[in-house]
Amino acid sequence: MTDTSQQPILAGRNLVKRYGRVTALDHCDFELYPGEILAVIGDNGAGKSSLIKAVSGAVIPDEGEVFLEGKRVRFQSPLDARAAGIETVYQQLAMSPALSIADNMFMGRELRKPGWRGKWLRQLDRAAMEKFARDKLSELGLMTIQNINQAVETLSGGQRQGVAVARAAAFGSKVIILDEPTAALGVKESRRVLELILDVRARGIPIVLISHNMPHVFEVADRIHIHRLGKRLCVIDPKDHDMSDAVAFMTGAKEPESAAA
Ligand SMILES: Nc1ncnc2c1ncn2[C@@H]1O[C@H](COP(=O)(O)OP(=O)(O)OP(=O)(O)O)[C@@H](O)[C@H]1O
Repeated sequence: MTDTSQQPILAGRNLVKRYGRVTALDHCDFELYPGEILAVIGDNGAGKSSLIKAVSGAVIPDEGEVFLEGKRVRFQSPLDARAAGIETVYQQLAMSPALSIADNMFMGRELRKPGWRGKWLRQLDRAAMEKFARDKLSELGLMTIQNINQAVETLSGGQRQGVAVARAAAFGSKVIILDEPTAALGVKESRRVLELILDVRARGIPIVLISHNMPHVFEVADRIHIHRLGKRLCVIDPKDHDMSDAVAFMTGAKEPESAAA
């Protein structure tokens, strides 16, 4: 499915990130290709989060380069990365529980009323925001959420992830990064989120999926980036390897054949 002859949409080269004496990223490379779901797996502390943070502006790497659509980027903050089209959905979602679904979708980019009311009085165009939120959620098949004005704190974990992913998909993102999206969810909710991930890919948006859940990874990923000791050990095709191989590579119990590296 993934065409690796294309230019990567997001890439990291030789990334290094040190925290004191800990080297979280040790000359790490990374590539995400158009239209794919790339899973990033690795043992605890292997440096997966550090990698994702380095390519999404949440940390500034000590060394190395990040490229978006082939152009070197130097994100100083997650806002820079977001403005460039990289949306990251963390497990601890950046949402305001007391606000409605619609408000949460627009956080920081609210629509103002047209004309002087919006420009000078800063009045929000609630009707337009609600319509947009409703349209986006239904496009992604998330209309099990009945009321767009419902507070996010009344939603289930899966629905919250859904709103966060819909938000990311709604604002013309080029890349969506999901950090452990199913970790806190039950079986049914996880299923919905996995379907949503596939829907987002079907809409042409590539996804980076960090997960410890091997069945989920093997179910949806086109390629699997295996991270060990701060760097990419290899990338495998889930069709060529099974879960026990992946775990063995991850933990060092087995070495990948060099062809896959
Ligand atoms: N802010 C920080 N300050 C100090 N050390 C850090 C910091 N963030 C990460 N580290 C260290 O860097 C290493 C890599 O951590 P990172 O969170 O990137 O790994 P991970 O693969 O995402 O782990 P997990 O699967 O447990 O979330 C670890 O040794 C961690 O303790």
